[in-house]
Amino acid sequence: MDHTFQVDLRGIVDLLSHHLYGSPRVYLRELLQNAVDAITARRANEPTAPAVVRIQPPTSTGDGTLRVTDTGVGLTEAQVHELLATIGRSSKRDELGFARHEFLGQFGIGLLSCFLVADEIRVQTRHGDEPTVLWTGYADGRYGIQLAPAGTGRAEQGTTVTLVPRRDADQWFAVPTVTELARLFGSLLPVTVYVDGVETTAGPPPWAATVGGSPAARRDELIRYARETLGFTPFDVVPLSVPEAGLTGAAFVLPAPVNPAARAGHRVYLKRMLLTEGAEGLLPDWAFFAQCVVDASELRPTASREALYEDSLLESTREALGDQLRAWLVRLASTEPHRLGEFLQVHHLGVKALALHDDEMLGLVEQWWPMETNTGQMTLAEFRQRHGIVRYAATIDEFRQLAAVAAAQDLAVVNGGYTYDTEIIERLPNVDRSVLIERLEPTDLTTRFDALDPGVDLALRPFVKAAQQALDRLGCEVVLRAYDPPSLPALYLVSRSAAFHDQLQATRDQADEVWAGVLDALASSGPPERPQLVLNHRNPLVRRVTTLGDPELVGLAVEALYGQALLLGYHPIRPADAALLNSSFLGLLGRAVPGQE
Ligand SMILES: Nc1ncnc2c1ncn2[C@@H]1O[C@H](COP(=O)(O)OP(=O)(O)OP(=O)(O)O)[C@@H](O)[C@H]1O
Repeated sequence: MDHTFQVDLRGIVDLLSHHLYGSPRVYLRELLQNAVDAITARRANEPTAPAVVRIQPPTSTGDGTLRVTDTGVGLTEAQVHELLATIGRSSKRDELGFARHEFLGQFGIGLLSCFLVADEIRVQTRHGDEPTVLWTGYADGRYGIQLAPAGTGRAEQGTTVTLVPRRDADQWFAVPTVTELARLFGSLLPVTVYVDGVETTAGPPPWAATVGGSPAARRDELIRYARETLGFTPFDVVPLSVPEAGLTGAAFVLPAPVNPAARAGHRVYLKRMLLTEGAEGLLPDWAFFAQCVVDASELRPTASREALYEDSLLESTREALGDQLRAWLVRLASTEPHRLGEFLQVHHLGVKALALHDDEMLGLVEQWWPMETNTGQMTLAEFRQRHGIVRYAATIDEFRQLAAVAAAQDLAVVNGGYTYDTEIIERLPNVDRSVLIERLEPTDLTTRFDALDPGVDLALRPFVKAAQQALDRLGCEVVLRAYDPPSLPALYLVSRSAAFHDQLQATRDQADEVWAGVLDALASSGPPERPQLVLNHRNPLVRRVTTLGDPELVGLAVEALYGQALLLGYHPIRPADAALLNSSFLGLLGRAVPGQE
């Protein structure tokens, strides 16, 4: 024989309060939602019927209860039996179980949320000229239905829901709380809501087409709205519209940089009822510089009504909104470039991240983002125009080593060391084949250094040999060349493979046996090029050093030039380097200070 499931209402309420809803405050939202749906149902047949919801907190009912009265369609006795006595039954779904488009509710559980704050719910309702029906439900699952005794029926069509507060839930019924919740959830609803006689609804949303005025006036209105509701004055406002999602609204461009990973959520209304102040997934990740306020009729809520349901419509909406923000950026570039510059100053990281995948954004960065170069700040577009090829250093350290020397050689170099900059430069030729780029490494400079005159070179061989001896134990090769600027005595140049080898060595010194073996194998894959100390024969001091007769002084001077070149190029100082800097400094000082012990 068949049996019917039994439902333990206390268990269900516990489930709702602890696992579905984030806070008991949703009770007021559910009551408002039912009232609005009932009014919508009535006005479908009676377009001029009143659309009013009155909320009376305990202070005005005088009997400790809260009452919500609507001018909606009401329920017949049969409907009360069918709808209020069955959990999960809703009048807002069609025969196939799909949510009916015109209503906010759909699940048939909303009324139960009142048990989060009440022990008892009373519904007094009248449909058309039918008798008034009274339904009383208790948190333990009992309920009763009766017709209102003669003479006590409702004067008007509609419904009054009365909550008898639970003892520990008083705070949810205080006038300020109820007013705040009514404003929060319902300020944009298309009905008039009063709490304790005070209207809490504020008409249509400020971005709605029905709000008149010039575009500039509407923009001012939206900026005022952002200040009041979101707490900031936006950099700009972008109107949003996605007809397939029934979505309208505005994106407010944040006036200050934000951490892309910790972005604020969006304020989302569904059919003008607040869904959440912190929706995620409404915009693509890259658009973290904007915070939206939108109202949509077709996007779906999750059952808790506190988040958007992730489906294909949300996905296509996200794309469409992304396109609208992208179009705003492109428009700003062509009509208000200085504003775009200001925007980039604030949000360049996000835009650059986007430029790694998006051609239009790449163009934007190329045209408008000033980069550091050794000939001053300029955009990549300007750099190309002036210098043709985009030469760049891939790290900040490489740029520091290169900048001065390259400038003296008339070589313009971009610092590609900041976040995303090298990737952005390297993506340029993929989008425009006419762009030439070249990564410059410090060792590339040696090809631009002049060899010495053969006679001079020969004469200075003994000096180079002595210098080499002084630096042998540091694994560095000494070279003598002539280059600009003459003010620079020496350059320490490390090739990429040598830098890698140095890192490997440092790691190996700290690694345990197993890893040390692996690192050894890697290191032995090829002999590294040795770093070079390139002394500049055009530098007067270096010239004088080359003519010194005292081998000890030559050693000290070369060591000091080595140390200075390390510091100048921001190279890491190993313990052996530090010891050498120390001893050469003291040695030179000892020579410089006259007198006997
Ligand atoms: N104020 C009201 N006026 C008329 N009918 C109401 C009212 N409140 C509730 N009802 C009826 O009771 C049913 C159940 O309401 P409930 O709030 O539990 O679910 P729902 O609104 O259908 O869906 P959801 O769970 O999404 O809120 C509704 O479908 C509606 O038919």
